[in-house]
Amino acid sequence: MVNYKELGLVNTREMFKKAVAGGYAIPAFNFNTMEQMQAIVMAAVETKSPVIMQVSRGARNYANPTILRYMAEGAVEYAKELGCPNPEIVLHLDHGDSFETCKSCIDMGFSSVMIDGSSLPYEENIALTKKVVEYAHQYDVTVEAELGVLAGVEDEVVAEESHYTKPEEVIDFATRTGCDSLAISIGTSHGAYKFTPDQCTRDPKTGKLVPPPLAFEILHEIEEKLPGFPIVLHGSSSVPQDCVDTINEFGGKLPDAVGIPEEQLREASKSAVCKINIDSDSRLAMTAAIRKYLAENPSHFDPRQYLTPAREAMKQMYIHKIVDVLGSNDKL
Ligand SMILES: O=C(CO)COP(=O)(O)O
Ligand SMILES: O=C[C@H](O)COP(=O)(O)O
Ligand SMILES: [Zn+2]
Ligand SMILES: [Zn+2]
Repeated sequence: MVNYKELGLVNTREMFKKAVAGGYAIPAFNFNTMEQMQAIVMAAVETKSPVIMQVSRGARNYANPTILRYMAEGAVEYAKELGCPNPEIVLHLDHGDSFETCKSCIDMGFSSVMIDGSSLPYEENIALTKKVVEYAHQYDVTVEAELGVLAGVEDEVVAEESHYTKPEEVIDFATRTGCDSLAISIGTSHGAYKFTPDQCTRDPKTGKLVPPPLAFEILHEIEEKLPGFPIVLHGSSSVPQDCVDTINEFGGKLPDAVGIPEEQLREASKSAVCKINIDSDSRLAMTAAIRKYLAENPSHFDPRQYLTPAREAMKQMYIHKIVDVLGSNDKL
């Protein structure tokens, strides 16, 4: 049993309070590899931003839970080495599926966990979330819950089956579970294909897909019901067209990939939305840089050669999100 405070990590409580009051959002970047972790820390230090480093169950399977935990501990030390004496780094479990997964993360030093009971019946979601909250709060670990179902290919949910969060449920849910933040469904979804072409319109000039807007009216209703309560947006990658184009130019095949326009994330950041989850954009930046590098340098085979520009591309992407979209820079 290790408490996150011994590792120099922080929970989300104060961070979210300041973000809601200040009209900005904290970036929550997923990491699976050392290069992603380094790029996240470099970007956060350079921009003086608090940051949430999050680990999915898939990441734990890929990289090993213990290794990821030590990487997060290393991230705190690395931030100090880069010149940030008091970094604010959260180690968060993304989409925890059971009490046991959440407990295992809390016991190994995570400062925040998500329990995703969104696919369960309402009362079961409440019971599971409450159980995780009761355990987590003993160790001052914060808990994110989810209400409403995200659509999208990655979630294997078709648009008709997805449902937006019902504003009339949020007070009851937040009160009875005691959760610290709430992920809601207002039209975002996971992955690089957030909308099918028939859900979009086409820009007559560029021929590019223009996705439908997020349901801001639902977000605003939720804000009215729970004033100041921290709201989380999953599935918030923008799927940068330049990355998609580079991938396609150098042998990839991502036709009609489409994300959430940054303008809408900028607007959301100013509201009670105080955590914005971005994973796919990091994958796209990394893959685009690697494909380009290898196509242009066919004789190179040292991973450090192609992972260096890949890490740099992710770092620039993270900096762009922090400074130009979420507004969490200069907060340390
Ligand atoms: O929500 C996410 C992680 O929980 C990531 O969403 P994206 O697939 O849009 O990056
Ligand atoms: O929720 C989705 C995140 O992007 C994590 O994805 P993953 O489960 O493939 O690691
Ligand atoms: Zn979910
Ligand atoms: Zn998610």
